[in-house]
Amino acid sequence: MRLYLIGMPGAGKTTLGRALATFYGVPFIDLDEEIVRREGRSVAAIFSKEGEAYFREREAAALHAVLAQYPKLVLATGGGTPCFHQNLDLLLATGLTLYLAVPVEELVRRLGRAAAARPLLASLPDQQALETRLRETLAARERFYTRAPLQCAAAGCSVENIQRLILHYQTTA
Ligand SMILES: Nc1ncnc2c1ncn2[C@@H]1O[C@H](COP(=O)(O)OP(=O)(O)OP(=O)(O)O)[C@@H](O)[C@H]1O
Ligand SMILES: O=C(O)C1=C[C@@H](O)[C@@H](O)[C@H](O)C1
Ligand SMILES: [Mg+2]
Repeated sequence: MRLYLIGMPGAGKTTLGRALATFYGVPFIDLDEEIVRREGRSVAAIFSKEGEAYFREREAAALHAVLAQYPKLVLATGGGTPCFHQNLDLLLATGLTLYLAVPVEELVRRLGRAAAARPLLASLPDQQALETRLRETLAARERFYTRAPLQCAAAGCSVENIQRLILHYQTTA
């Protein structure tokens, strides 16, 4: 199993990815955590000290390294991973990519105050501004996310549903 989860911040990539890796008996890797480990500092610190372009370079490098290291894995990508440096082509060519499509209203509910720790969502004055930022971000990213061969809508994003979706895909593809 080489499963890659993509989607917006708060879509559940880390939470579902961990559970799916346990189910399939393969390592779970969270790309943000991998970048933090390799760089020795937080995502927020990398963004604020070096800027986004540097982060995207390190993100692409970490993605290549992880994919080379693990023949089997479930990978939770960062929210922006598929949208930079041909990362999406690499994902599509090397494993099964699943887009967790969660509506913005639900993302706002889930992210709440935790948005402050996320560089691209930090320093927004209120929930309305967070919602606007998420809508703009999703509008720009949807053309990347929707290239995934597997897509799961919010209500269906349980571990069990995803297992069924994957099984159906594997038996019909
Ligand atoms: N299926 C779900 N139903 C309800 N809440 C969920 C679900 N999946 C995740 N959550 C909650 O939403 C929040 C965000 O989840 P998670 O950190 O897994 O998202 P993510 O896609 O990894 O986000 P990021 O891109 O910021 O790393 C967490 O508080 C988590 O408990
Ligand atoms: O949506 C994004 O662009 C990001 C999401 C996070 O997972 C981190 O990768 C970082 O904060 C950037
Ligand atoms: Mg995550």
